Amino acid sequence: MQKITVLGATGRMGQAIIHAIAQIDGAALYSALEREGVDAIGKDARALTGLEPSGVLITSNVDEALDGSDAIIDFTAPQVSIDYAKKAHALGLVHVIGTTGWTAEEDAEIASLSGNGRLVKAGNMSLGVNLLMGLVKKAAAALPEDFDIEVLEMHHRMKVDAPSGTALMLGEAAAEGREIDLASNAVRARDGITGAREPGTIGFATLRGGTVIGDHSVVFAGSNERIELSHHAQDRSIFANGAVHASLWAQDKAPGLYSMADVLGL
Ligand SMILES: NC(=O)C1=CN([C@@H]2O[C@H](COP(=O)(O)OP(=O)(O)OC[C@H]3O[C@@H](n4cnc5c(N)ncnc54)[C@H](O)[C@@H]3O)[C@@H](O)[C@H]2O)C=CC1
Ligand SMILES: O=C(O)C1=N[C@H](C(=O)O)C[C@H](O)C1
Repeated sequence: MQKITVLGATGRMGQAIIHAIAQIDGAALYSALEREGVDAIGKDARALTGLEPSGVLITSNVDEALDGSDAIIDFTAPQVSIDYAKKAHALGLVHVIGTTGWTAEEDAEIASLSGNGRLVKAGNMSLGVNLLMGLVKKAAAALPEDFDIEVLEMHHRMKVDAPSGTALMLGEAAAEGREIDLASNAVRARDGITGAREPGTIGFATLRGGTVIGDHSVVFAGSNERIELSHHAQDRSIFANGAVHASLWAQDKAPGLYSMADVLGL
């Protein structure tokens, strides 16, 4: 049985992860961490999600929570995830990172860390989106360059980062298909007199509102025809189940940084 620490245990994803752990064989909730000052500290982590109590109380005591744990599942914020990646490498733990909103420097920092941790990091842990990435890469490689590529996403009103991690992963897949560098070809926002669309760029459009869990489309817009490849998340369990499966998968892997494509064998 893998003993899992859930980081950000009262967050939208933290709660979904606690649910998923209760349903997946081989996974056990070991501890539930939150930042200091959160109201729920001291409350039963599983009872908060509407399930039977687990006896695991929400805590902000990091050393106690990690002592004896096998794995950390972490959907928090980039600087928090970097701190825990260092701990995972020092303690030889599995660390599943679903956090998004990384700067290029933060991404490079996490990739440069080393030690005995097995890190799995992905901006989207669902099977559907990870399959979609392969389709997007294939379409971008197959279509002529006069098909303009635009990535659209919509999320709930509480989301703090834009474009979404998934939109950036889909943009990266399109750039790989086109054999171009995303960073120097991305147009992440448009406003005012922008001029005509620059050929070869990959555009991003961000919508926020309501309780939308996560919608993504990649549009290939040619002259007189358009292809759209889309994914609609209907429940956070698709991300949570993916994260728990990634955690179990990583248990016997060599130290290093892995993606969901590695986990899913894509
Ligand atoms: N990779 C994927 O499949 C998915 C990724 N996400 C990403 O996961 C992240 C979290 O999303 P939500 O759960 O919606 O946000 P949220 O705001 O509901 O939850 C984040 C939680 O982390 C906690 N936290 C912050 N600092 C902490 C610390 N130092 N120690 C312990 N806990 C700490 C907060 O108190 C909060 O409860 C975002 O970056 C989001 O984009 C969300 C859904 C799927
Ligand atoms: O913040 C969210 O909610 C989500 N974040 C991820 C992202 O940034 O792509 C994944 C999912 O779409 C939900």
